Amino acid sequence: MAGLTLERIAVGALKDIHLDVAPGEIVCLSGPSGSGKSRLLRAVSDLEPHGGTARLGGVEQGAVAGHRWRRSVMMVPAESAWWFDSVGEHLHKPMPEALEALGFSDETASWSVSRLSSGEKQRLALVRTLSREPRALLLDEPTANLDETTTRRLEDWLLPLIRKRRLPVLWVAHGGEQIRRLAGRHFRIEGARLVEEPVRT
Ligand SMILES: Nc1ncnc2c1ncn2[C@@H]1O[C@H](COP(=O)(O)OP(=O)(O)OP(=O)(O)O)[C@@H](O)[C@H]1O
Repeated sequence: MAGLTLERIAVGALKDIHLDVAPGEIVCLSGPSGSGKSRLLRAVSDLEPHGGTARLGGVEQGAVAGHRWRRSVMMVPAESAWWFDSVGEHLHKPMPEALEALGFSDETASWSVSRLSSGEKQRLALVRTLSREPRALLLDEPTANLDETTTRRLEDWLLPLIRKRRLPVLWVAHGGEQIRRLAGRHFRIEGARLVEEPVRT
């Protein structure tokens, strides 16, 4: 699997952002509300105009069509959009193990999207993304709507999968405890730049 590289990314207040995320590495991003965490992920997934570029392995963002880039470098936004009636229609392939690991069952695929709670949507958006076999992941507070037990359950499912598939991951997170559990490295947004914070003190 390839690493993800950010080169001179500029979006909103953020300027000249350089970052290398190795295959299988989770880099956590934090910062105050409105500091630009989501916009940075959107720039890396090429969903928003920006300066600089990103690379996945040797391939530069601008060298492939936007939709193809986003099929490889997949963002899971804090609030996911759903376009079909049922959950299963959004899955690229059946994901029975993932559904079970996250507390769902095969039956969940037949659920109507309209009945989903915000926490269910958040977990199922991740399953949907993983069903498309991305090569890098950009996660915008994927556990924001989850209680502690469900958060741990999601981490226990997702972390081994990230290691096994050797996915480079940018993960926006707030809690210090969670960052300690997950992160290979942690950067806090401060004004226009990223400041590296110690992960374990
Ligand atoms: N398309 C846009 N054009 C101009 N400004 C924008 C645009 N999208 C977002 N912003 C602004 O950019 C700033 C950063 O937004 P962003 O959503 O990245 O914040 P965030 O760090 O993810 O915040 P939160 O933790 O509250 O989700 C905010 O002030 C927001 O209003």
